[in-house]
Amino acid sequence: MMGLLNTDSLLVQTLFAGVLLVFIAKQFFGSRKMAKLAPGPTRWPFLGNALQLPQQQMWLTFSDWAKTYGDVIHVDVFGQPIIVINSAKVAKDLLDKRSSIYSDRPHLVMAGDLVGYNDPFVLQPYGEKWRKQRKFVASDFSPITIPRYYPLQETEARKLVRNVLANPDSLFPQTKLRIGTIIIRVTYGYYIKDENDPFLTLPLTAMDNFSKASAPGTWLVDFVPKLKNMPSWMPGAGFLETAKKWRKIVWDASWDPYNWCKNNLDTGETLMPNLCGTTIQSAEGKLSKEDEEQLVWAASAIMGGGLDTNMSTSLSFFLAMVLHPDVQKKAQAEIDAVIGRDRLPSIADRESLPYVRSVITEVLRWKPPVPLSVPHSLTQDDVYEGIFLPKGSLIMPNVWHMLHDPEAYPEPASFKPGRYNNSDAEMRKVHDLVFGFGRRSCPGVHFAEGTLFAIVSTVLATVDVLPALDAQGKAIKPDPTYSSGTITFPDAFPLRLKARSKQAETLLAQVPSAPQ
Ligand code: HEM
Repeated sequence: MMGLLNTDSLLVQTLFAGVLLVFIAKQFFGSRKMAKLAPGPTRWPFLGNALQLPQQQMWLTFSDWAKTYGDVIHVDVFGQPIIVINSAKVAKDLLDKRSSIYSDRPHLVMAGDLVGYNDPFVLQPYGEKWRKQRKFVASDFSPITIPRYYPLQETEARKLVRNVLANPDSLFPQTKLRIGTIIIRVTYGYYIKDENDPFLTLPLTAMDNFSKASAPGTWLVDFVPKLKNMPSWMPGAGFLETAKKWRKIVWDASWDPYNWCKNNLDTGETLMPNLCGTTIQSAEGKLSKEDEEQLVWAASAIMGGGLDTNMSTSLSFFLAMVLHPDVQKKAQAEIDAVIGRDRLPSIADRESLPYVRSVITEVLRWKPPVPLSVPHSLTQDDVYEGIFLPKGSLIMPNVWHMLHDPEAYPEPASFKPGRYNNSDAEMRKVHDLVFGFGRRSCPGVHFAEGTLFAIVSTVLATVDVLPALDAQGKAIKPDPTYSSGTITFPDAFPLRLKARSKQAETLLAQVPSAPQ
């Protein structure tokens, strides 16, 4: 009995030790090393997949690759792992549910360290400064606070329609001017005078430079970071001079309007409320130097986050209306039935116009303005359904692919607002993808939705959007071709606007001319 017991306990101990070892091994190595990298195209030594990445509309190539490699694809560019996610479920499982490790941004040497674009919080690493900036913005653009900006959004939407009605060729510059005016006004309390106003042109130049500074594969220093310390007189150091010039533009574009806002608070010239003015006033002179700096960068992120995205969506809406007169008629009929023709719609009418809301959602699905979203960065090794995701990977959600999945959206290339059956829950699924993920999701979403509704409903209530006519009087059908950047725009297209009635023209003419 004793012997048996001894033998038994030895056996039990050995078994227990074995199980423990396997458990420890699994904890430390198993889940990681036993998991495999996600599938992806064959990688070359050193280059990885650099030569396979297209320069144009990468989301379409990634979407094509999904047929071969599936929902999660591992791509390597000079040793930098990139995880492309082609499924809404996977994107949510990782970026929403595991957001504590998926909320960093990639580190860009040229655009970030040298030019300074990692100060505004769109590119800020996930940490204290990001948190502070996000808090400033979240409180000023919350669903409770934004109705105070409705009159401004509605007025600018009406000015947009009135001016494009007078000159249809001005569609692109007018859209930029009116949306830029809204953003600068709510951020600094400054009302843009015209398209040459430096408070508009400086941030626009800064945004253009950002595209150049962050263009993948353009700057050697992004691959060899030590080059940033080379003396500026050395041959090949021209990028340092460029970075210095661009840095000054970022600085002036961010600090000049802030200082204007602060210096004019007492004179009453600063239009209230606005993000910077309200924050300065509520601090009652106690805003620390550090907080002031974070407020300046938070404010400058608003322009970067809010201008091109809204502009792209508004232009896609005009394009969709030229191409789909049947949809336009149906949306106009809804407005006529609910609002009538004696007044213009306001943002407060949103609830009662579900088909108009569906048109906006369909524009966002049909041509998502940020097709690959903004990349996140993974801060520690992770494993998802047997796939190993290395620390430092760039995470690219292919939102375009998710919104063109024929299982979720039959005939995805067609423009069909009726597919949502006026259901807000269905529409929300689209917005949830278009405006990003987890802790980095767009803090301007509610404000953006207000601006879009103001523009779309004003257009539909007052004008017919029609194709331009050629010399023979034949309608020109525009080609819906798009640019390739992080934020994609329709290429210039001609159109015509025709007032729906004399009454509509009169209502548009009544727009207040004084800044709001
Ligand atoms: C149609 C309009 C808009 C679209 C489609 C859009 C989309 C996005 C997307 C996809 C992101 C990245 C989310 C992620 O990383 O997961 C983002 C971030 C951001 N957006 Fe928007 N946005 C729009 C309008 C706005 C507006 C009006 C503002 C400002 C009021 C704004 C401010 C920002 C900021 C500051 C960030 C950075 C957030 C962070 O890194 O924590 N956006 N937006």
